[in-house]
Amino acid sequence: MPKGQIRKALSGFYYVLDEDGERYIQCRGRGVFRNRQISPLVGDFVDYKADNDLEGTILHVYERKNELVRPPIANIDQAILVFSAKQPDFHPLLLDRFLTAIESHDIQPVICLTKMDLVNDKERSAIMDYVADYEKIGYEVIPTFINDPDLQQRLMPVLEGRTSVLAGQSGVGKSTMLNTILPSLELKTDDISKALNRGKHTTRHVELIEVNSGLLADTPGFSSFDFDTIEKEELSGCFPEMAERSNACKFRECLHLNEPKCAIKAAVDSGEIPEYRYKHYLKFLEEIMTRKPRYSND
Ligand SMILES: Nc1nc2c(ncn2[C@@H]2O[C@H](COP(=O)(O)OP(=O)(O)OP(=O)(O)O)[C@@H](O)[C@H]2O)c(=O)[nH]1
Ligand SMILES: [Zn+2]
Repeated sequence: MPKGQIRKALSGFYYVLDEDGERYIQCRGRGVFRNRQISPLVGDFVDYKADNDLEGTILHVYERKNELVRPPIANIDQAILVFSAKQPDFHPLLLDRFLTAIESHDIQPVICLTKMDLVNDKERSAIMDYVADYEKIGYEVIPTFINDPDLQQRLMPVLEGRTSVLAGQSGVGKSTMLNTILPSLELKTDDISKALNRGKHTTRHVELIEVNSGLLADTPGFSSFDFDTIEKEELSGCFPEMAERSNACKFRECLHLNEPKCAIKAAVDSGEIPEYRYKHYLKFLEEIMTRKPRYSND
């Protein structure tokens, strides 16, 4: 049976690129998916039945590595987290929220810091301290500014061979960045949509676009989160600098709160783990521990 990957979804059709990467087959999902509450997603690897050269039916969706709700895409390797240095102000708590959610989906984050042209020297130095902290954790951080002539060149190796999605809150410069990477897309940025007097650009479809032997979602996403799917024991696994030390805690199930001989608290005390990261961890832990129970079948 032919295999392929869904590269685009539009008006109830799925566009499956066949295994040879040679042609797109316009497919419908089979009814059975709806019964089983699986709907095919862009990024899914599928088996399909070809009705003719151009049309077919999806018969099977292979198990996903992960999936996002917004944008609705499966099998993501990497999220490029776009945060602005200013307008809106750099927001480490929100960044850690994004990082935590992304890590919990088994997606590799890369941090892009836009609007570095808008900060003064003092603000720049404060932000570069954060950059150093995040780099020490092991994250790649790419500071950038409006019309940065090197941005495309710096992003290409990051995108190479991976399936990526851009994420970040409204107005940080995601569309601007997508346009830098893929000038032909010409997404409407804020100024244009304001001129047209309708808030944001409206997206009619989701598509994975080939760029540098990788794939990039043409729709930014991940604009807000809750931690609904993270259990309290899993949280420190979403903080790489804690994950790598937690074996050294006395108690295997240590939540790094008040337990004795906690390696994480020791690392915070000695300054190896930044205090704000630990505070954010505690805040998220509290959110998880006080959330209302979910009622579901799983
Ligand atoms: N000064 C400066 N302005 C920027 C930079 N990047 C983007 N902008 C401006 O910031 C505004 C918002 O940029 P967008 O690219 O529309 O932001 P977005 O993240 O796509 O926003 P949403 O579509 O609301 O999610 C636009 O007016 C851009 O021109 C930058 O590095 N420096
Ligand atoms: Zn501990």
